[in-house]
Order: sequence, then C-alpha cells, then structure tokens
Amino acid sequence: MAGLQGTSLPFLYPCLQSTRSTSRKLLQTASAARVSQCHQHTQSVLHGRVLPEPLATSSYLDPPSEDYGRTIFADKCHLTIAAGGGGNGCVSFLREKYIAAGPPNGGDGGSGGSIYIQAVRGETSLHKLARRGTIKAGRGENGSGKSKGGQRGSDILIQVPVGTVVRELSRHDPLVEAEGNRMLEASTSKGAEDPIPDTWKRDKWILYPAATTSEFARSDFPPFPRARKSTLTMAQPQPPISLDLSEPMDRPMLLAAGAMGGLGNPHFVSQSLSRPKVATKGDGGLSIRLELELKLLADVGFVGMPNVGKSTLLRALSKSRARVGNWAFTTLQPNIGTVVLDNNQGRPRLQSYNAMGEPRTHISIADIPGLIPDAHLDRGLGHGFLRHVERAQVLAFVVDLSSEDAAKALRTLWQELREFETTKDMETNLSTAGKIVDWKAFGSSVSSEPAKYGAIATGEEGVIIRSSSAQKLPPLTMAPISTKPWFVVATKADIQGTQDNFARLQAYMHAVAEKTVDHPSGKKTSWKGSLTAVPVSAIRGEGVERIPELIVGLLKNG
Ligand SMILES: Nc1nc2c(ncn2[C@@H]2O[C@H](COP(=O)(O)OP(=O)(O)OP(=O)(O)O)[C@@H](O)[C@H]2O)c(=O)[nH]1
Ligand SMILES: [Mg+2]
Repeated sequence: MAGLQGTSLPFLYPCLQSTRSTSRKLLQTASAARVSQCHQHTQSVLHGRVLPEPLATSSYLDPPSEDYGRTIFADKCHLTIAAGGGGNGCVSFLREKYIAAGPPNGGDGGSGGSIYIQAVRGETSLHKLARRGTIKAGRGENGSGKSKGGQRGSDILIQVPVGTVVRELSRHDPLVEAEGNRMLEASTSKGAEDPIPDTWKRDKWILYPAATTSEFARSDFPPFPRARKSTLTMAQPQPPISLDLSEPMDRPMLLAAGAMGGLGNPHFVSQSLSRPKVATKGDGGLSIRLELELKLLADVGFVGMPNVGKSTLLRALSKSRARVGNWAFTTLQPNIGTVVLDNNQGRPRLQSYNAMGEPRTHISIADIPGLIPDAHLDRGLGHGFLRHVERAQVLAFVVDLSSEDAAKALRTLWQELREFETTKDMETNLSTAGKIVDWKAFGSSVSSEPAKYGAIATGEEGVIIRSSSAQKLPPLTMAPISTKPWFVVATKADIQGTQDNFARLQAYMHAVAEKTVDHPSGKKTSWKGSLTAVPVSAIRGEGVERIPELIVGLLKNG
C-alpha cells in the first residue's frame, strides 16, 4: 500500500478514501487548527480591513474530496434533426346499403411534425442534446376511410442555452432529391419537347388492397402529382443554417418543417377514372445535421494553474458544490456557479444592468480546469479548456500566494492565453484558405447540375456553397482574449509568509498599469481598464465579498 500513497491516490482510488475516514478526520482537525492559526495572518494580508464573520463553515469550504455535486457539461455537440415524414393517403370507397360501387372517400395523410429551437435562460450546457444524437419529430398518421385525414405528427422543441451558435453541417431533403432526379430524367430524355414519361413507380403509390395485379396492369395510372410543400417551409431559415442565439427568445423558431402527407384516392378522380384505386405515400422528412456550440459560457471565467484554489473560491462565492481536492486536476470540466445579486425578494444588493438594459439579478462564474505551462500545445487538459476561457466575458486570474511568485504565475498564464490565440488564428486562416467556393459572375443562380444535397445556390451572383458532412467548420469568431476585462484573485492569503508575495504582485500590476513593464498579454489591443488584485482566503470565505462588486463593475452595462 505504501506504493499507492501520494497526491494522485484519491483521484485514482476514490473508494480507498472512504475507508480512511479516521485519517480524514485527523486531517480535518489539522486543517481546522491550521486555519485558526492562520487567521491572524490573513487579517494582515487583507490590508487590515475589518472582515465580516466567515461566510460559511469550514466543512463547506474545505470539504472532503468525495463531497461534491457531479456536473455534466458539454459546450459543443453534433445533432441530427429529422422533421416528421407525412402519413400515407388512403384508398377507400363509400360502402352503403343499396350503393354497389360508392365513390372514393380515402382521407389524406397527416403532415409530419416540425422541429423548433428556442434559446432560454436557465440552461447552461448542451449535454442533454449531446446525449440524444438524433431528434425526430413525429410522423403524420395515415389517412383513413370516410374522408378522415390523418393526424399531424407531434412537434419537437429544442431548448438551448442563451449564447448557442447553431451551424449546419449537411442536410438530406427528400424533396430536393426527388426534384433532382426529375430534372435528371428530363435532361436525359431525347428532346425537350418530348413529354416526360410518368413511369409507374410502385414505391410512390399506395394501392387498393383488394385490387389484383392484372387490374393494375390494364388500367392507366394518373400522372404523379408534383411535389408539394407546406406554407410552414417558408418560415424555415435559409440553408445553410447559421444562427447566433445570443438573446433569450420569447417564441420558438422553426428549424425544419414537417413533410406533407400523401393524397387520398378522391384526388385522382378524372373523367376516364371514376374509381381510382391508388393514393400517394407521404413525403419523407427533411433531416439536417447540425453543430451546436456554446459561445457564452459564463460572465466570469477563472483562469489559474491546477490546485490554486479555484473550486474553493467558487464554493465561497456561490452555492456550487464543485469538487475540491489537494491534488492537480481535481476539476475535469467547467463548473458553473451562480451569484445571486438580490436579496431574493427583488431588492438588488448590487445595481447593474445587462446588455439589454434589464436589471442583472445574478452573475455566473465558470471554474475552468487548471492550465499548465504549454497548455496551448494541448498539454495537461489541453485546448478544450482554453476554449472555455475565451467564452467568458471577464477573466479572473487565480494565483496561489503560498506557492511560487504570484507575478510570475500571472505572466505564465497570460503567455498560455497569448500562444493559444496565435495558434488559433493560424488554424483559422489555414481552414479558410482550404474552403472551396464555386461561383459564377453572371447568369442564373441555379446550377446546371441537378440539385444535390448540400449544394445551395444563394444570391444574385450564383455562389454555390458545397457543404458536406466531411467539411470541418472553422472555429467561432470570439472577442480576442486580450481585450477582455480582467482582475487577479490572490488566494491562500491565510498561509504564513504570503504578504511579500502579494506585495510583489501588487508592485508588478502597478508597473503594468504605469506601462513601465510590458503588458502580460503582449498585445497592443489589451484591455485598458484599471488593474486590481484581490487577496482572499477562500477556505475561510474571507475577502471574497469584494469580488461580485468588482465583477459587476467590469461587466458590460446596457
Ligand atoms: N490555506 C488555504 N488553502 C486553500 C485555499 N483555497 C483552497 N485551498 C486548498 O487548496 C487545495 C486545492 O483547492 P481546489 O479548490 O481544489 O483547487 P483548484 O484550483 O480547483 O484545483 P484544480 O481543480 O485541480 O485545478 C485544497 O486542498 C483546498 O482546501 C485557501 O484560501 N487557503
Ligand atoms: Mg478545481
């Protein structure tokens, strides 16, 4: 067992932790003793300000490693949406006493259900959609006798967090496919004047069950009706879909309209055919493969090395139950905490307005997994988490006063962000250069080729954008990290001998503000606001009450 000891033990073998309750108790007692011993010291680091009572008990801010709420999180997902297919039309005839051969009375098939999307407040992650993979609306019911139409298929509403970007990867539209085939047939037929043969296609028709094959062989079939589209399709966004749902929507938006139902046999009555024994099948539903990505993660994002106390700080600021542990990479995916800005009776504790001019009732904070040097090269937990950093409006750099030089840690963090931005810009340029766009300067916007899935004609110039499932979309364009407002939270201020480290950090930040040293972001476009460093002891909840105030001041007001 000696070989198993070390900081990775609770991470790798959490079950062994529970059997060690005695040793944990001992540890907790030691931690409490350490905290009380350090209390005097914290007072001096926190500028001798009169501190309020600790915000919470030490067990909440210094919890055992197994006391946490699991958060499932996804900021990106691929989803296939399939609008409902239409129900089939019905072949039926009136049957009544003394009426030997009644007129046709087959009902039409019901149309398929549609798929809608709505950005709502309260949703913070895309994990529920990521799990589903494919979302299908209901199919329309088949028509039935006595001219009864089939019922509509059920609609589906997809609710996504505000700040979701939706992009189309590919689509399969059976109507476009059918139209393409028809055009192909037309172009291959001998002369343009020749009538296009309406060939008998068993897969398109519903046949009267009681009819014999010879009956069909003898009779003439009516021409197959042209493809129909419901008026709902007019409300569909133009392909390829590209939506930026950055505001809450009070009504859902249509993504894919359900297909039309088939026609019942009364539609095919003609002078030559009084009792048609055919009806049509419902259309197939449109299916679209989408990429959903969260553009906004939270108002504030914590940026820090592993084990500096980010999760403890989130616990101290909000009611989050983020996992805390004395080892690196305790947090493996972002935890979102919410700080309520009113007293829960509508009275604001801090007056602030969002970009839409509404009073801000809460701020959200993302505790992002720790960054290590060379994270931009995908080391540690890699790029994924640097991506989260650029999705916060304000950055809070969390540095540990008890370990190395805090100013140096701040510079290292900025360097990672800088490198990440440069690498990303290069990747974006490369992927944009590789994109192929065919265009015709003059003439009609319709391609001479038959329509294919994903071949979309837009605009007067006839630009044809080919989107295929193999194509990788370029990353979302975000505000550069260097232009975001930021501040520093210096944690573990309760530990002995951290005053000097904090004083050095302050001196460095002062020098940056005075421009006597280079800005850590190394960019000319860096944020120009006043730089602040807040010393806190998150484990005691001391000094943290200043942070919401600071964040509210940095967030964009309406
Ligand atoms: N003395 C002291 N210890 C703290 C303070 N804040 C956090 N700690 C301790 O530091 C250790 C790491 O805390 P975490 O909150 O898990 O650190 P983290 O930055 O979230 O770590 P990762 O998730 O691995 O990146 C835990 O043992 C905490 O109890 C503090 O203000 N003072
Ligand atoms: Mg953590």
